[in-house]
Amino acid sequence: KTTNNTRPASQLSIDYYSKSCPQIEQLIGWIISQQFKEAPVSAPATIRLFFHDCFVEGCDGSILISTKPGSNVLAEKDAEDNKDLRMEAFETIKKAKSLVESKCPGIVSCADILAIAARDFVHLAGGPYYQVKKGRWDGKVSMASRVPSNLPHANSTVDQLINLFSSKGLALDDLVALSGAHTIGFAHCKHFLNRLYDYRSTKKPDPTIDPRFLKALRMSCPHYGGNADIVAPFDVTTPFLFDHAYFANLGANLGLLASDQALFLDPRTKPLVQALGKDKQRFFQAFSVAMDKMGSMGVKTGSSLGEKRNDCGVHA
Ligand code: HEM
Ligand SMILES: [Ca+2]
Ligand SMILES: [Ca+2]
Repeated sequence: KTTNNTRPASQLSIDYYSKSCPQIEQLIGWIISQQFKEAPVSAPATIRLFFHDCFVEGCDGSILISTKPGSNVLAEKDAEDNKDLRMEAFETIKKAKSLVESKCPGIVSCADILAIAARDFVHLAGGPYYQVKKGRWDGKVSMASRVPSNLPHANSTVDQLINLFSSKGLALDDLVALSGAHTIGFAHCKHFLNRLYDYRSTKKPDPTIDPRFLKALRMSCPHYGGNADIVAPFDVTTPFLFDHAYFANLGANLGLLASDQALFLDPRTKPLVQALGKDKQRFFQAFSVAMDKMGSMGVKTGSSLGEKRNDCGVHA
């Protein structure tokens, strides 16, 4: 094997399982298309699960670990910021793992299954198909306490987003492209309620929300006493289709979270938001590149750094 000194060689490769489990992508693909038919919300849920995995301890399946019964150390999935990850996403990975284990026992990591599942859902929802590099091992650490500082929040400023993403090796372009995942899926009212009623303690709504959109959101999400389970779509135009409408919406003041709308309001990110809003192919290209980058973050390779789990929810 040769190493390339000018560029850090990716530890991952597209054909990692070509000898040990050649049918891996078909096996997972079959589960994902079935799951997409039965429960379409699994698509946004799993794409988000992958993001939350990669940002905490790298893409290593640490998000999939369940807290040990009786333990007072909570696993990542029980952190406050992960409470609204949908169970459909965990179910999807569980089903895929179980089929993969039946054909290739002890070979494929949960982290790789999650990366492939996220890609398959992007594609099934109408988004790009890109190759997924494989070879991730599962992580040995999953601690709720590591979560808050490593994930962005609905009210994060563009400065905070840029800093967080760049601390992970992701550039401004990646931040904007990856945010385009909000072209599908939903958010609970609590994440944008302050924008509707009391923006920055002004007792007034966020002046940057389109007035009709504001009215509609207020109907779904009352200031007080609303049902905590109510959600609103990120993309009011095509909430189930993975397209570039999210970016055009931001230009029309139809961003759902403050952090979404902020990408249009900040001069550093606005030009790219506008470009992607006009050019679906460019979004798809940028998204594919950024998912590959995100998917390579903090990966563990080899048994000294990682593990191969039998059950994705339990350390090996
Ligand atoms: C840029 C900073 C980001 C912030 C502040 C953010 C924040 C959020 C919040 C608050 C929700 C709503 C959760 C809920 O109420 O259930 C959400 C959902 C979602 N996020 Fe993000 N997110 C960001 C980036 C990303 C990235 C990079 C991806 C993937 C590449 C992503 C994918 C998703 C998806 C698909 C959903 C919908 C989940 C569902 O419907 O189940 N987000 N995000
Ligand atoms: Ca992780
Ligand atoms: Ca859409």
